[in-house]
Amino acid sequence: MRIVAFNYRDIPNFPQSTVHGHAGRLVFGTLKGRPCVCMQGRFHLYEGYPIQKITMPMRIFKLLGVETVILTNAAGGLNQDYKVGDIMIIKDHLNMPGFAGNNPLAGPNDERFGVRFPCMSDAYDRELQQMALDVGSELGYSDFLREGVYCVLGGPSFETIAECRMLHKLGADAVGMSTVHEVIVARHCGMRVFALSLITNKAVMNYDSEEKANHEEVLQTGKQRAEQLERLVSTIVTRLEHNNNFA
Ligand SMILES: O=P(O)(O)O[C@H]1O[C@H](CO)[C@@H](O)[C@H]1O
Ligand code: HPA
Repeated sequence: MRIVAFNYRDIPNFPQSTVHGHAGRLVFGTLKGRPCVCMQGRFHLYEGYPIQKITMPMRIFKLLGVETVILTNAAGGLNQDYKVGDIMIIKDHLNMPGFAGNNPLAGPNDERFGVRFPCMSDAYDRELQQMALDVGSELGYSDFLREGVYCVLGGPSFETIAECRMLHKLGADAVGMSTVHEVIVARHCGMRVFALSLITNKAVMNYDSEEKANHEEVLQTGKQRAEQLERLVSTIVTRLEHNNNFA
């Protein structure tokens, strides 16, 4: 298998990864014979980037001919049934920065990519969600595979207890600081989207709790589930080829 990788710093105008755990490379290769481009590290509002810069890779992927985008993230579990290590198929999102006007599509619309007012009620492809459930069940992952709503915040501070309680009441199952901006731009230009959250920690919802969200726990849980996540995603990619809808 041949792989070609570029450091973000060698790509003109590409943002740089500043987060521990995000390597900062764009890797081209094949996954089970299927041509893919992977980002080893993505970008976040809290790194100080304008939201258009965070999402620029999505438009590059569109121009490269990519048709399906698979996003993964680490997230805190708000749903009380969730356990650390669960994998949540994202079925919908709450875009908190968007409520405050921080949407990657704000500003003049570039008609070459999409329409001024894109629909988001179909942001997460339902066929791919079902396929992930089927694949997860075949792989024996059903006990830790969930479906839920992801809420994005600006970060970098983790949430207060009151914020976690509010987000849960609003219908969020998991909370994080990424993904949604990319989803919006990917959907705007017509790519189909599938996204997963790894529940790396439980959001603290109780004033008696001694637990504290921290990035070390996030990285640790990521390492523990890495192999299973890899198998899930690569099997889904293989099925895309078999379905042949979006080859
Ligand atoms: O970058 P992702 O996978 O979303 O990771 C999550 O974990 C980090 C915090 O520990 C934040 O970057 C948050 O968004
Ligand atoms: N909150 C926000 N972002 C996160 C969390 C969290 O608890 N865990 C991983 N990313």
